Order: sequence, then structure tokens, then C-alpha cells
Amino acid sequence: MIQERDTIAALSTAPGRGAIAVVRISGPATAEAVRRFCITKGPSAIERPRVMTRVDVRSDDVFIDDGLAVYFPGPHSYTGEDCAEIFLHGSPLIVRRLLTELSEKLGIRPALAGEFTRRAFQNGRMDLTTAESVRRIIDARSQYELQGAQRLYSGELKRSIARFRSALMNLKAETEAEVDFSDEDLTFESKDARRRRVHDLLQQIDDILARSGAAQRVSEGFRIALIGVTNAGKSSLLNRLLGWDRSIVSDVHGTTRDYVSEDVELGEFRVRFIDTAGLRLTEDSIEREGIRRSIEEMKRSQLILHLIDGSRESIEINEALEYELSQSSESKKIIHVLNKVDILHEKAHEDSYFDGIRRNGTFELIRISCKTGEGVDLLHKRIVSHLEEEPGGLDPFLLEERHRHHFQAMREALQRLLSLWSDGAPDEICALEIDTALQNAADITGEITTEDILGRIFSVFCVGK
Ligand SMILES: Nc1nc2c(c(=O)[nH]1)N(C=O)[C@@H](CNc1ccc(C(=O)N[C@@H](CCC(=O)O)C(=O)O)cc1)CN2
Ligand SMILES: Nc1nc2c(ncn2[C@@H]2O[C@H](COP(=O)(O)OP(=O)(O)OP(=O)(O)O)[C@@H](O)[C@H]2O)c(=O)[nH]1
Repeated sequence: MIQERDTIAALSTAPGRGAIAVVRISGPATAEAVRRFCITKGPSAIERPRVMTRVDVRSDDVFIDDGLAVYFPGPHSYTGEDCAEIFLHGSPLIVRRLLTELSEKLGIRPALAGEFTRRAFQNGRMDLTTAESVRRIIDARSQYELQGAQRLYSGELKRSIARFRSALMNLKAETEAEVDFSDEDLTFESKDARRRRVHDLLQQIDDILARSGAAQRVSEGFRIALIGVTNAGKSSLLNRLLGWDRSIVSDVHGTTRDYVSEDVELGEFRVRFIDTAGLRLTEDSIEREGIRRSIEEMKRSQLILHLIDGSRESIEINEALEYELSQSSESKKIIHVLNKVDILHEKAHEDSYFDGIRRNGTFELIRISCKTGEGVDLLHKRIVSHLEEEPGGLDPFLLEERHRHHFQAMREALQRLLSLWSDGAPDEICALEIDTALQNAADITGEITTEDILGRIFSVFCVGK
């Protein structure tokens, strides 16, 4: 059983060798630990709260490291308890020495994953949505996801929950007033006006869920399929876009037998490029399987880059492309990329070269050379702007699955409330649904939490956070 009053310590910087390692301590024995292990000639770190102090880190007469220390007396600290940070040389051996001494001499135990932030939450330093966003900030894998997490950290969700709660409280107060005073001759806001307010809340919940769903899809990464005949230069383009040799580039037809995928940061976004098997009719069964899979991949992707080998006399339209071009104009976005402009076939200068790929008369074409790099930047920009056009693409509002669950439950309670009202149910029964909605709103920010819920939330954190 974890004691709240335990003093905890952990390495808070990334594990392994590094320039500097920071050990963080939190809890009642912190000041004693600093006094005992952080030795100064002049004023101690304890006497100079929140000021970085040069110290000799030592245990009795045994030298551990030349370091720096900061003491944050509670409640003005990250966790709200007495805290300290000791900056050491980034050696795992030094860190282990200090943590061992803290444990053996003062009974300071290693912190669990996320335990500092958990204490910050439990000491009222932050609400649950802010605490959760700390992990998301650390784990973000694109600027887009980071921005979404930072909006949570800045309290955007907490504030909208506060608005929901006050609207629900008003609704409840009025409903109860009606129950209490129903015999008296008082005028209350008409049921109609109240209905409209509930509809308005439902609309707001739907908007939040829709925005977060879109943001989630964006942050998980767009799938971009690279398709085109063998030797068109798909592998070369992927390498150009990624900036390093990820897939095998060769001039033997059919090198890419299966698809390779790669998650990369492209501008603000995380995207997954799928380099599909070179498409050509073949008797080779393994290669045919690759082709079947590239058609599948193409169907699942949000954007298709169709690579054309501009050194050839004509554009070869294969099954996969045929399928895609036959879809209606609202279907998948497709960018045709004319590659090898450095050795362009003379026919590729004529408009008729592109007749086969027009869809409803138009098509988007970008000319590049993977050999010289010409046009690759422009293509990169075009891909990013396609991503930005995606719904929710520029408005990251990321929610945890837990938040979505409670919003859904709020939504269902409010819908039941509306139908109870329609059925003319007693106000006491209606008030119960408002309570359910209120409870779910409170669960999001963590007004009332259980050990079990907190355990699940913080166990996915890093140790030391
Ligand atoms: N070295 C170090 N860097 C860090 C953190 C940290 O704890 N230590 N942080 C986190 O892990 C983040 C910064 N967040 C923090 C939030 C609050 C307090 C804090 O001590 N708050 C007190 C004092 C406020 C003040 O002096 O202005 C308070 O709010 O009362 C510290 C860090 C990122 N960088
Ligand atoms: N001159 C020129 N050669 C290119 C260009 N892009 C690719 N190549 C060459 O074309 C050949 C095929 O390129 P890859 O990138 O392997 O083509 P791929 O589409 O991945 O081929 P498969 O995996 O067989 O489907 C290689 O020899 C490349 O060096 C270009 O812009 N100009």
C-alpha cells in the first residue's frame, strides 16, 4: 500500500548516459535529504529556496558528485509538497548511488510512474485533464499532437467543463425549485426555454466530440499511398521525402514486392507513407500478392501519390489506378507526380499524354525529378496543404478516450432527460438525469476519483514525471 506521506525520489531526466541527470525528490523528508546529501560551504540550498545552489553531493564522508541543487518548500512546488531537484553528471552509476543512499539512509523510496504528477493532482495543483496532458505533451509525435496536448495543459477542457457544470447546476436548481415550490404560485422559466438549453448543451457536446474525433485521426497520422508502375521512382521519392535511404532503390523491376511503411513528420503532421508494390501485370504469385495488397493500402489511405515515369512514352494505367480514377470526384484526393523530368520523354510535353488520368476533366500534376531534387519541395508543400484541408486539420482538440467516454455519458443522460420531459415524468426523476450528467462532467476533471482510475491514468507516465 502506498503511503501518501512517503517521500519519493526518481531520476527525472531520460534514463541512460547524458550530459546532466536530474534527481527529483518530493515529500516530508526532502529538506532532510538536501541537508544531509547536498553540502555547501556557504548558505545551504534550504536557506535559499528556489535558487540553484552549487553543492557537493556526498553521503557522510563519501563523495558522490559535484552538483547543483534547488529546494522548493511546499506548497509552492510542482507537487505541492516539499520538493528538491539535484542536478548530477549524467552517469547512471552516480544516479544509482544517490538513489540508493536516499533509500538506505532516509527511507526515501523510488517513485512510481507518474507519481510526482499524481501528487500534484491530489494536492490540488492541477486538475485531472491538465495532469493527463503532461503525458501527452511528453509522448507527442508531431507538432500537431503537441499543440493539442498543450491546449489541454493550458486548461481549455477544464474551462469548458466548468461551463457545462454551471449550466447543469442552474438547470438542476430550477428543476428542484419547481419540485419544492410546485404548490406555490411562482413563475419559473418555461419548460420550452429549458429544453432549448439542453439542446444547446447537446450541440456543444457533439461539436466537441466531432472536433476531437477529427483531431485524433489527424494526430494518428495520415496514410499516404505511393502508387505507380515499377521503376517510376517510388522508392526514390520516398527517400527524397524522408531524407534518408529507407527502402531499396534499384533498377530491377519489381524490387518492392510488398509495401513498406514509414511514419514521418511532415511539417506539423505525422504521416505514414506506404510505398506499395510496383504495379504491373505479372505471373509471379508473390508479386501478384503485393499488387493485391497495394490496392488495399490505396483504399485505406487518405491521399494517393500517383507516380508517373516521365521517361516513358505513355502513362500506364493499371488496375489500382483505374479503380481510383473511376471513383466519383469527391472520393480520395490524388496527386499525380510526373517524375524523371530530367530525362522526360518528348511525348510528355503534350497535353494528350495525360488524357488517361483526367477525372472529370481535371487532375493535379506536379513535376519532379528524384535525381536532381527539382520539384520535391513543392510536392512536400502540396502534401502538407492537403493535410491541412482535412476536417479538424488545423484545430487540434485532442481528448483522451476517458474524456470521450464521459462526454458520451453526459450526452445520453441529457437525451434521456429530454424524453422524460416529453413523457411528463416527475421532476424528481428528471433531476436524477441532470445529476448523472453532472457526475460525468466532474469525472472528466477528476473531482472525485478512485484509486483504480488514478492507477490507470498515471501508470502510463514515465517514472520521474
Ligand atoms: N527542472 C524542472 N524543469 C521543469 C519542471 C520541473 O519540475 N523541474 N516541470 C515540471 O515537471 C515543468 C515546469 N513546470 C513547473 C510547474 C510548477 C513548478 C513550481 O515550482 N510551482 C510553484 C512555484 C511557482 C513559481 O516559483 O513561480 C507554484 O506553482 O507554487 C515548477 C515547474 C517543465 N520543466
Ligand atoms: N534520371 C532519373 N532517374 C530516376 C529518377 N527517379 C528514379 N530514377 C531511377 O529509376 C530507377 C527506379 O527507381 P525506384 O525508386 O527504385 O523505382 P520504384 O518505383 O520504387 O520501383 P519498384 O520498386 O520496382 O516498383 C532507379 O534506377 C532510379 O535511380 C529521376 O527523377 N530521374
